[in-house]
Amino acid sequence: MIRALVVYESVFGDGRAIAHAIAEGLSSSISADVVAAAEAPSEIGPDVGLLVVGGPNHAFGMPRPSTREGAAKQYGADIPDTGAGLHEWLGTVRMPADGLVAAAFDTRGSGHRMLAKMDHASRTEEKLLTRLGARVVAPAEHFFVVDTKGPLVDGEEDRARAWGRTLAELVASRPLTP
Ligand SMILES: Cc1cc2nc3c(=O)[nH]c(=O)nc-3n(C[C@H](O)[C@H](O)[C@H](O)COP(=O)(O)O)c2cc1C
Repeated sequence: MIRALVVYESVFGDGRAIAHAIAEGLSSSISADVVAAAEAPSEIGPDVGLLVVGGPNHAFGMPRPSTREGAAKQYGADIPDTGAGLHEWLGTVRMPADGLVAAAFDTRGSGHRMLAKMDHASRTEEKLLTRLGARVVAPAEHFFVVDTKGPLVDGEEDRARAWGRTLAELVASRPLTP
């Protein structure tokens, strides 16, 4: 039985809520675990068949130390280590030798829906996944927050659950090896 792993970065908790909702959706068909990138394992075990990663858009891209510091200074975010997040994890994690399939998501402000048409954080997440040898099997999904510190726009957790169910069906219907 394959397992799914959802690895997220979240400064204000919205991405964490989305990651858990995705895992709930995945759990309709496969067992799914959720972990913050700063605490994620340095090696993905062979039992993981699907890796889902996601985090916030910061300055049109994935969070980096300078934007995390900005979030702490400007918005009072509590970030224990501004050098540890999804980008850093995807830069060092070791993948199973026979690869795995993956999907990416991000969270972003809802003020500029047009911006959602330009892939930012999730685009980089997909590039890093591909560089690691993972096969991205679904288009990235974007989830919206009302303001910088949240909350999520109404209905986004339901949409994340539905996306999780769709991903689970997708991996169940096709071979998992890249
Ligand atoms: C430093 C910083 C830069 C941000 N830049 C962007 C941006 O370029 N585009 C955008 O849509 N949202 C931007 N946001 C809003 C974040 O996307 C939002 O805070 C995040 O999605 C909330 O998720 P979280 O609660 O999981 O951290 C920015 C937020 C911060 C703190």
